[in-house]
Amino acid sequence: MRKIIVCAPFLPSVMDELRQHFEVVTAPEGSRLRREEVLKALPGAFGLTADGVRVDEEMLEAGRDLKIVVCGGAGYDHIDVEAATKRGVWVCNNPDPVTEPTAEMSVALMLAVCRRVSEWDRLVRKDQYAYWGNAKRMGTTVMDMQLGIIGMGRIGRAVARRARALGMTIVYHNRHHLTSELEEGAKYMDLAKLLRTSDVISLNLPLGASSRKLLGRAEFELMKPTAFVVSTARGAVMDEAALVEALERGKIAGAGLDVFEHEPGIPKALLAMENVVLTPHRGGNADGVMEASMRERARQLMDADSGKIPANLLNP
Ligand SMILES: O=CC(=O)O
Repeated sequence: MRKIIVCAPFLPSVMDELRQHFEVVTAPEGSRLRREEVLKALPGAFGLTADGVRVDEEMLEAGRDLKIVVCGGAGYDHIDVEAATKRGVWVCNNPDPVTEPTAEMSVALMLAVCRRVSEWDRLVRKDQYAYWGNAKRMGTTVMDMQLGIIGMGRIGRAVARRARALGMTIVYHNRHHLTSELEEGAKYMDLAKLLRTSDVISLNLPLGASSRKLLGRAEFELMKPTAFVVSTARGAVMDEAALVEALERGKIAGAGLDVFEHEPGIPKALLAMENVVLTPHRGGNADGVMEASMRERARQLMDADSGKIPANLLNP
């Protein structure tokens, strides 16, 4: 039996299935292996599930026998895919279970911040309707607004489908133009024009060298003072300090954020802002999604073990 390392244990039923095929190194339920523990277990390992560990040169060097690294979710910015490819290690992500839930969270954050859902909720609990009639605090309907989606991959397109049903006009920016059947009724726009003209800007792109701090001070300057920014991507796609400053100075109207630059840390200033809705990186993680993702990762490992090309291979 080949050895695999499961950094954060899967559900018991999935672990049982894996143990029928592999010698499994993992952590006690409810915990996860620390980096040093993973490094120690890597020699001789065939597979690794990279949950909460950075797979870099040091890991790959320790894992000289690795054939496959799998990660849950869509984003794989914690894995050095180029280094893995050089060493002939397969890297797989798992976008299928998280695509629709993440898009839904983008829309949930958009509606929550535009219609001030969290803010109203806090007021109802505190204040028992005392705010009725305060016209400045009514919130903004998204109907007829322009939504600018940055990153028109699977998740961005799933956001576009939902936004269309809300009566929004949709534009997108992406590394490349899409064919019209993939555009979901959206129109391509260059980034500066999208930022200048959109009422809501949704970040749905992966984090990589070209997208790190894509939105900084200059970009927030371009936005309308009435614009909202929503992100379920990665915190580092925005310069978080510049975002805080833009919110503090009223350069934009509000933000809905599921992701942060230094999770689980959230800038204190954001916690104090009423026009910001915050969720703890739950975009892709609705009930049942984790189980589906664990089963898919187990399938990828077992396929690789039996010599099949696993699904969602990033570096074929
Ligand atoms: O963060 C979640 C994902 O990358 O799917």
